[in-house]
Amino acid sequence: MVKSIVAPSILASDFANLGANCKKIVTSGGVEWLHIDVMDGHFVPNISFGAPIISSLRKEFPESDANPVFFDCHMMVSNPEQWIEEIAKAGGNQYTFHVEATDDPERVINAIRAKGMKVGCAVKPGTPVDALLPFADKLDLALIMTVEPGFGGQKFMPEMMKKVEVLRNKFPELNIEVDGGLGKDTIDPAAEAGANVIVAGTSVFKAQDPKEVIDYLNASVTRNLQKV
Ligand SMILES: O=C(CO)[C@H](O)[C@H](O)COP(=O)(O)O
Repeated sequence: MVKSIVAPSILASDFANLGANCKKIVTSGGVEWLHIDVMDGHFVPNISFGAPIISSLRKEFPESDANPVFFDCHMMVSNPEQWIEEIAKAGGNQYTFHVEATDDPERVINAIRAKGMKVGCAVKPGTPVDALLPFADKLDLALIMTVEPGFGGQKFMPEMMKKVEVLRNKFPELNIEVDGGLGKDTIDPAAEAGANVIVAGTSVFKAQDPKEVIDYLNASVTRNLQKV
């Protein structure tokens, strides 16, 4: 059975204090994942960072730790195959590419697995969930974007929950991630639809009490998973 996972998005951190910010969230919030948004300025109209920053952040959370933090890398890039090796070497654990960025998703999936990472595939708001169905059984995670990718702090799009429902009905054991505008006000529809991996940037990193928010998000997902 899938479990509740809250993945704070480092896009909302203070990049000048990235390591310390992430340590604080991981330690106080008890999270096992960090969500790492890589943007190339071409697939999306914004540039974030790439493998060198991930590699530096990995030094704060060494793979030699008893429970190393899982680096969930969301690759908003036009050529997903180009960065697989670098992200794996930098310490990425999961590589989520966009279905819109390739004409051969299965080739990308195989290339990611060959470098030892788990595989995710994402759809933008305008892309039907049907685009994932032919190969969803080969994925570790499907990412339903709930904002247009490129920027944090946007408004959650509840109409995307139909996609989550379709996927959850067909794939009860798949990690289904939602990303964009998730927080205490928006978690319930996402959890009710069947999402179990919750990306939360602004709502966690900017909170007075990040642990309280993380616990709230986890509680909603866990409550809804128990209904299934
Ligand atoms: O993928 C993203 C933007 O493309 C971010 O992960 C996402 O928007 C999370 O930020 P917030 O929780 O602030 O909405």
